Amino acid sequence: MVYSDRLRDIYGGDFVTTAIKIRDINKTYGELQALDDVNLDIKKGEFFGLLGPNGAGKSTLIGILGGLVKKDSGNVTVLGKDIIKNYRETKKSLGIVPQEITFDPYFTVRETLEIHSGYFGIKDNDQKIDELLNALSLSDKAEIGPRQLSGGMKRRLLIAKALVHDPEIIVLDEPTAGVDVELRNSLWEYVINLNNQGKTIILTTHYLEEAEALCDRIAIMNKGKIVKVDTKENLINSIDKKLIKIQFADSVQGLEDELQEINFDLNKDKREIEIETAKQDLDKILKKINRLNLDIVDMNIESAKLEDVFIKLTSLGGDDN
Ligand SMILES: Nc1ncnc2c1ncn2[C@@H]1O[C@H](COP(=O)(O)OP(=O)(O)OP(=O)(O)O)[C@@H](O)[C@H]1O
Repeated sequence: MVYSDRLRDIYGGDFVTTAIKIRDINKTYGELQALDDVNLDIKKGEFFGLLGPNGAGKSTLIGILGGLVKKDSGNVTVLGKDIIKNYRETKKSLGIVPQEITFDPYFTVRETLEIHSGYFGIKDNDQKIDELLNALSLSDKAEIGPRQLSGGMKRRLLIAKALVHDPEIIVLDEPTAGVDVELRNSLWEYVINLNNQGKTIILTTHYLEEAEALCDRIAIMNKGKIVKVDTKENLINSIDKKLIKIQFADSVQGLEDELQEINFDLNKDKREIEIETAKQDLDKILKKINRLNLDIVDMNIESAKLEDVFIKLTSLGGDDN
């Protein structure tokens, strides 16, 4: 249950807290409509995924949130405050980790974080800085300059920079690109912990399995539009697909005759079969296979994945809403 739902349970039905409200946002770059009437509500405490193929408009939308990109029309509120009218206040509530890596090369990692704390009027922020350096495995790099950091370390410094002022809403634009698996896991552990403390997390990533594992709700963008917003479970359940994988003890022959009208792939040595089917046909297919009396070594039945939803909505289905 997300934080805002827990609060609503405690304080009653009217207690709805929206972290970010995006209304009728349009943005063009010359002829290109980068954002086309975008509307989105993100609840306080959610772990929210913003997904879409390259060029869908995710970074443009995040840029508008952070005041780096000027929208043509529409409005955005952060914790109930308009981002233009209350620029300073809303900026404090947001910690945005951008996709592009830029640092002043003259300052060490620690100085970079101290200076950034200063932008928010925070002095003596050592405790938070040490916590971040530790969580992001940068403690031993604290006294060196960004030029001496690897790509993955720079990305982690970017994350630390966005979090020094302890923002309520954390926006992560492709945070794990170039970060190795072990550090990716420790980064997620830290972010999940922040989410458990009630922070709202908004994540864009091209690693769909990360979004599937982490996010409560997901918006899928394509060509400047939000094509679908729903819970992860509803999105995945919207795809009626089961993938049956069976491994036989010996190579099998003549399945074409036996499995007529069923689409299947047999591997090279004819010992493994993959059958994609709708849920309702699962029983029929398994019974048919059983009747063949083959020695089965292993069997696996997979459900649809977020990736299937993503492909359907962004390449084939387009504006299927
Ligand atoms: N400053 C700019 N000037 C002109 N066009 C731009 C600018 N920034 C973005 N665009 C265009 O706007 C569209 C949306 O870009 P955006 O970076 O928001 O997409 P994205 O979903 O973040 O993509 P990615 O997954 O590749 O990061 C793209 O077609 C891009 O080429």
